[in-house]
Amino acid sequence: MSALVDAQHARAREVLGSEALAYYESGAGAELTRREAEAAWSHYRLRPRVLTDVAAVDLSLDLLGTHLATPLLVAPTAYHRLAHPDGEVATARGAAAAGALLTLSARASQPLESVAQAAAGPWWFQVYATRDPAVHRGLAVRARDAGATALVLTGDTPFVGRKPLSDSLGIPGIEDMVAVNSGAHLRPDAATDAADQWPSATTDLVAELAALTGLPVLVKGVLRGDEAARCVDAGAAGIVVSTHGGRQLDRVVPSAVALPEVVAAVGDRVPVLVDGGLRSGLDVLTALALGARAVLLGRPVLWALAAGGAAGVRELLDTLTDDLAHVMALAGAPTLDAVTADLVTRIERPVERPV
Ligand SMILES: Cc1cc2nc3c(=O)[nH]c(=O)nc-3n(C[C@H](O)[C@H](O)[C@H](O)COP(=O)(O)O)c2cc1C
Ligand SMILES: O=C(O)C(=O)c1ccccc1
Repeated sequence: MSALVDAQHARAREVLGSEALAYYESGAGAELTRREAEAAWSHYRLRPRVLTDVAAVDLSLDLLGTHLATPLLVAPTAYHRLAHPDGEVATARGAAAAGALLTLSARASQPLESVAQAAAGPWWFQVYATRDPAVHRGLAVRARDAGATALVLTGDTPFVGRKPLSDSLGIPGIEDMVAVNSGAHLRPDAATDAADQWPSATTDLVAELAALTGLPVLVKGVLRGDEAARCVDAGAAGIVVSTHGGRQLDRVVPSAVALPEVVAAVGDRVPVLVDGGLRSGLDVLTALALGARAVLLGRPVLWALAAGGAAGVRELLDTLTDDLAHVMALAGAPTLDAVTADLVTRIERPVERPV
C-alpha cells in the first residue's frame, strides 16, 4: 500500500463518523472477497526490461474517444457527502486537477448537473437499472446533456448485497442524500420504489442505453470471459472487471484473477478496465500488464476526500500517478503501450512472511 493511501486512510478513520466509516469499509457476507482483493495483486511478480530509455515516461492514453493524462480513474461510489461536506463536487475538482477521469455514481449525493459544472475534466456516469425505467433513462439523458462522455452500467447489483457490518446502522444524514438525482425515497416498502434496483434487467439494457443517449456504454462487474463476450455482443463498448469492492456476492474470484480471462476473451474488441484493491503504483502496473487499459479506485478516493477534500483527492491521484510512472521506468516501460503481458508472471506460492 502506498504510504499516502495509508496516511489518508488513517486520517479518514479519525474524521469519519463510525457509521459512515463502516458503510465505506464494509463488504458483503464474511468479507472474504473484500479482504482478498489487495493481496491478489501481489501474487504476480515483475519481469523488468533493462537498458531501455525511460527518461520520459508518458502515461497518456485515449479511452473511448477521450484523451486522458493518466490511466487512474475514480470509481463510482455512493454518497460522497458522508465523507466531506463538499461531496462529489470536491471529488470532481480533485480528479480534474489531477487530469483523472471521474465516474459519477447513480447514487451521488449532489445533483449530477452541479457535479458536471465542477468537473473541469472528463467524466462518465454510472447507471443502475431501476424498477421504473423512466428513472434510469432520465438519469442517462441528463448525464449526457450535462457532458458525460460514457455510461457505465453496473451489472452485478440486481439487489444490493447484504453487508453485516453496516446494514443495521443508521447513517446520519443519509436521508438527505438518497433522493438527490433519482427522486428515490427511503421508505419501508422500498422494494416497490421506482428508483430501487430492478432485478429483471438484462444485457438488452446495454443497446437500449446506447441508442437512447448515443454514448458508449461499459458494463461494470464482469468476472468471466464468456460473460464479457456476451456483454460485448450486446453492444458494450468496454468492460470493467470488478467485484464491486467485495460488496455484492462474497467469495467471487478476485479481480486480479478474473482480469486475464476477460482480456483474453474481449481485449481485442473493447477496452477492459479493472478495479478492486488497487492501492499502489505497483498494483496498477500489474493490472495494466495483465491487459487493463485503465484502472479505477474506490475506497482510496473516499478516504482521500474525507482526509482532505478536493486537495486530498488530487494528492492521491497525483501521487499514485507519479508512483506508477516511477515503477514503469524501473520496469523498462516508458509508455502504456510498452506495459505488456511479458512484464508479469504469476507465482503460486508467494513467500508468506518475507524477512
Ligand atoms: C462505499 C462504496 C460505495 C459504492 N457505490 C457504488 C455505486 O454507487 N455504484 C457502483 O457501480 N459501484 C459502487 N461501488 C463499487 C466501486 O465502484 C468499486 O467497484 C470498488 O470500490 C473498487 O474497489 P476498491 O474500493 O477496493 O478500490 C461502491 C464501493 C464502495 C466502497
Ligand atoms: O454501496 C454500494 O456498494 C452501492 O453500490 C450502492 C447501491 C445502492 C445504493 C447505494 C449504494
